[in-house]
Amino acid sequence: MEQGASGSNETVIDSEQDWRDERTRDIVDKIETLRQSIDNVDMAIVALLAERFKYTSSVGVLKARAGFAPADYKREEEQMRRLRRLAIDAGLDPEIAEEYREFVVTEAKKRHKRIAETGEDPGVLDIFA
Ligand SMILES: C=C(O[C@@H]1C=C(C(=O)O)C=C[C@H]1O)C(=O)O
Repeated sequence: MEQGASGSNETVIDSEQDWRDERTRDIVDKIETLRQSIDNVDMAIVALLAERFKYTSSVGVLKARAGFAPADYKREEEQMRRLRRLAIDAGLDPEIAEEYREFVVTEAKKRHKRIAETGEDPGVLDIFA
């Protein structure tokens, strides 16, 4: 964990506190504005993840119907190359895009397996099951 200037591992920053000087208060205000943007981005990401898992679950239902295996490594390879390129173009570390891809694809395949075993679409509310 990062160490703050005071040597502590954590600084809780909220508006309740009485920040000691004007410069610190100004910094805290800026952090709070940035945190609102971070919260907005998180909200969009969660909505988009829910949408992605709906699509992958639908693929899982169709794969189960056709007797196809959960994984398609050729598709995964293409996605990896595409996402790394998109990340670079967007100024994002491609390793982050790769970790994201690994996480969602692994979860999607777990759902495909469950759909094939139980014959049920687990739905988006079941992502962590
Ligand atoms: C959703 C699919 O199944 C799996 C999950 C993938 C994904 O989450 O994007 C991609 C490839 C497959 O390993 C698919 O084949 O399209």
